[in-house]
Amino acid sequence: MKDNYPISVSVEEGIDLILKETKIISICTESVENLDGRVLAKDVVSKENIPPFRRSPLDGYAMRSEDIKQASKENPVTLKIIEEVPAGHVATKAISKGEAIKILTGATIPDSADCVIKFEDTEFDSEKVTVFAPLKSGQNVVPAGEDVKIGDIVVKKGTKLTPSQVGLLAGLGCDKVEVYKKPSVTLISTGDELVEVREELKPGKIRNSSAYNLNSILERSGLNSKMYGIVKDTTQEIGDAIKKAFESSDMVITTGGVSVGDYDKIKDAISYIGGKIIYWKTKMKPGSAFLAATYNDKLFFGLSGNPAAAAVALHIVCMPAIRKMCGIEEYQHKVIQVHTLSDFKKKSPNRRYIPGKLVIENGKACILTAESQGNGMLSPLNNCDIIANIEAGNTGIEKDTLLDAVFIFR
Ligand SMILES: Nc1nc2c(c(=O)[nH]1)N[C@H]1C(S)=C(S)[C@@H](COP(=O)(O)OP(=O)(O)OC[C@H]3O[C@@H](n4cnc5c(N)ncnc54)[C@H](O)[C@@H]3O)O[C@H]1N2
Ligand code: MOO
Repeated sequence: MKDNYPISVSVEEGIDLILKETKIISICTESVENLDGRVLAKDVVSKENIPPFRRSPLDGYAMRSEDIKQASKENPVTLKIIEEVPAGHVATKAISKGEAIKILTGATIPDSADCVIKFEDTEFDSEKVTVFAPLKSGQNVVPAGEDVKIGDIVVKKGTKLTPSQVGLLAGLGCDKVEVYKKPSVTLISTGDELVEVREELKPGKIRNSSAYNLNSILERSGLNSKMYGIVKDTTQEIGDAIKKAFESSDMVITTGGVSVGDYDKIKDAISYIGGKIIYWKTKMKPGSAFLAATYNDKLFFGLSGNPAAAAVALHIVCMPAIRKMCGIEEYQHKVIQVHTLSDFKKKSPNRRYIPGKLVIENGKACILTAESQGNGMLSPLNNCDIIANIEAGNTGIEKDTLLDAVFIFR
């Protein structure tokens, strides 16, 4: 029977096909202490000014600029200190002609003053202050709402919150905030050759490293990720494991068994449990061995057994959908251009992805890559923050070639 799903699609087509099937997770409320990295589900509009009042940025004296407009070294002006206002307090008296108020950093500037002079620029004792130069009206006055004004959209819906945004929300008194729930994901490792971390390594066996790498990527990407463990290469065992994992997860990801070998059972397992295949295989290297499907409207990804291929496919093909699922508005890749720092002589019949580190060399954004790259190797991914790509059909590139790259872990 002819397969009725697309096979071997371009990266862009693959991303689009998956995005069409991607649904955003529901909303919950989170306390301000736990907001870092969470995705805002509603615009936050400020009901308050930050700062709430006109405040002094210095320790000094608040006064009327008009009283000191003739002040100079030769003709200093002396003002009477009528009160002292520390931070957290407000003046009880109004400044009249020839008067000043001693003010401390962060204190409210009284309405009767329109400028503040720092104490180093004056001569003073407890009763009077002498000024040697004029100040402009508004000088050293921090206006109310300098940071945030009433009615400002402080953070937009769909933003993955940064530390400073968490600080701003706290400054506005938002103790509970509506965010999207973290999607949950279960990782299933398939392969008769696999053994777990603490098991003995017998001949022909290999330790399950890939699940730990992918689990860390998913946790960093804002999901609640868990590892199911190793499942043997049979359609039924894999299918049952996927079905069970979906009972407690919004998304399931498997590794291995997704190429063309006799033991590549993932496609069969998806059909066995009644899932719907979105497509099989992406035109890319590494990571071509790939299956996208849905089960009860939830996303399923079958990643390559090769650890680097699995990680690259997860970052490049799955991450836009994962970001959308998390509620992130800007879920598409952010692309930058980087120069290569070495020749790359391999041919690229399909689009080739190369992980690397963004570095600046002679003022140019460059990609620093590991010398040897292999689909089964995890070490070239160490310290990577970008993945560059070489277009299909390329027969090799020279040092200083400009390539498109996408940020990972953003
Ligand atoms: N005749 C063909 N053979 C292969 C093709 C092809 O087109 N024709 N594609 C190759 C490519 S490319 C890849 S990638 C692999 C992908 O195959 P699978 O996704 O089915 O992966 P496996 O065969 O199960 O495993 C590949 C490799 O990775 C090791 N592995 C698997 N799981 C883990 C894990 N959790 N931790 C660490 N290492 C793991 C596994 O032992 C294998 O060495 O197929 C090619 N073959
Ligand atoms: O399909 Mo493999 O995943 O290209 O390296």
